[in-house]
Amino acid sequence: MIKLKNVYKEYKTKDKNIVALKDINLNIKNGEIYGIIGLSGAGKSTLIRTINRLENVDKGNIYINDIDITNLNKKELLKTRKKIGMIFQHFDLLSSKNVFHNVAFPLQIAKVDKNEISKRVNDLLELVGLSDKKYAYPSQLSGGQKQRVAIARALANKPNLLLSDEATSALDPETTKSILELLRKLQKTLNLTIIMITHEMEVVKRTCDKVAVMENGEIVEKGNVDEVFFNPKTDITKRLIESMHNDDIEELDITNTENSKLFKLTFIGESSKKPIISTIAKDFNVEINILSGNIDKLISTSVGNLTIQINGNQEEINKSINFLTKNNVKAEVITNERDI
Ligand SMILES: Nc1ncnc2c1ncn2[C@@H]1O[C@H](COP(=O)(O)OP(=O)(O)OP(=O)(O)O)[C@@H](O)[C@H]1O
Repeated sequence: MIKLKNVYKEYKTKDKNIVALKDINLNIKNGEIYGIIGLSGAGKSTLIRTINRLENVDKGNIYINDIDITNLNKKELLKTRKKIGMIFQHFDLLSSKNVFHNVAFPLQIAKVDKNEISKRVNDLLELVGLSDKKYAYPSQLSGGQKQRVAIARALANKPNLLLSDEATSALDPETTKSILELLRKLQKTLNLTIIMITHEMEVVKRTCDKVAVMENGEIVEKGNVDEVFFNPKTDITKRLIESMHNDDIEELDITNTENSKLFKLTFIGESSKKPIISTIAKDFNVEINILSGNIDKLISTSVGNLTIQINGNQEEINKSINFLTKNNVKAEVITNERDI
């Protein structure tokens, strides 16, 4: 279990002090894949770097399996760090060493026996699907292959925690997908805990069990990914979710009038499979236009969004909305500046 308690961190520069982390509280269970999302400058990198003490905190405590790492001496810190792997956006491989030696490097530093190094590197390369690139150099690899080498290297010392700092941000969507699938596979086979920071909700959606949303150095929202997708509470979370979809309702040039209202419907799990829209059209005196829709397939369930226009008198529209709510569909009126 990883526990951050009232963590505070300030960068002191010549002309000003920047508060990067304000009163951060976070509990991450063993075996979870925990996403930390936010826009640029929110404090994500600083936060993840405090967990292996690449950054020190000014106030607060960070516990890894009940040990407060903010108080460790150098020797104890090195021992703890060995059990934490880290991967980065730009892979950070050694260009003068081939794949085998990049992965072997942390084991050589840890003075592991030569035969053991050879066995472990070969096993790791097989695990990340790169056995055939053992003698290739980083310059001969694609971005996705480089990240696979970096992942193998991060796992060389058999860590139980993997920190991922925007590991897929430099990759195309297909390669991103395959790296995220690999991380989930590794989490299962090695029983890893993974903390991943990202600015893309797509990464959270595809990989994470839990998520914390950061803004201006604070965690403004956190919870199970399905709950956060179904019921985002803050504007920043809504914006991050909406940025995955391409449905800009403003562009549709439709306004709310007395007998016509725009709604955003959100469905979760089983309710997304029921023929709810056709039931409303049949049972109430309303007409429905479907304007846009999408379904996000999360790790635990699916969350769907539908933008619809309901035409009818106010009473019939209200009845339709009551029916939706009773069927666990969240319905929100979309207001438009030009509404009458
Ligand atoms: N070494 C540093 N010295 C001074 N200020 C820093 C330093 N590192 C980060 N900051 C500042 O701290 C704040 C948080 O930065 P951080 O890199 O943690 O955010 P982030 O969410 O990871 O953003 P990005 O995705 O752009 O890296 C920002 O205002 C940043 O300018």
